[in-house]
Amino acid sequence: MFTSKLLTLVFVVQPSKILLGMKKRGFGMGRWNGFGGKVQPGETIEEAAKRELWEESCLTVNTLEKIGQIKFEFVGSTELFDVHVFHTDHFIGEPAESEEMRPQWFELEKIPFDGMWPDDIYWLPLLLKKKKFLGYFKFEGYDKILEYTLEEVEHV
Ligand SMILES: Nc1nc(NC2CC2)cc(N2CCN(C3COC3)CC2)n1
Repeated sequence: MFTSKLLTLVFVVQPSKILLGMKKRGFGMGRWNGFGGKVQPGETIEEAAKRELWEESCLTVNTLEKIGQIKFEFVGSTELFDVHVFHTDHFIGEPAESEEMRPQWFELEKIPFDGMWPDDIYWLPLLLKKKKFLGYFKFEGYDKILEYTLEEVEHV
């Protein structure tokens, strides 16, 4: 019997660069990633994604585009991560460091995949092409992918 943990992940993408954050504490510390976190009771997933983006980077966005959903299983755990991935190409404000994240722009040709979660190199290229996707990754520990599925879809 698996339980699901609802999580959000937002990537801000400009024509030649993507905004990533260095996670300063907690789960994923030391890895570059998009911005996100948990969904609180009473908020929609999109509202949670906007809130976490603001809390972690100080950026405000009007609309977010649902671009993907990824489920993560960890050997030995019955808790699945259910990560809802969003894309945006507009924002209001300037990226600023928070307690959680140190934001930095990266040229699209220089995304630091070796400093990110190992799954990212599989699906981030789809996001950059604005292709919608559904993914599933089974991890052993936090560095080894045992199996995965990834498909492009019309609707997430
Ligand atoms: N890019 C990427 N890969 C992941 N891979 C699985 C870990 C193996 C997980 C993941 N997130 C799940 C954790 N979430 C933290 C922020 O609050 C919790 C960020 C998004 N993001």
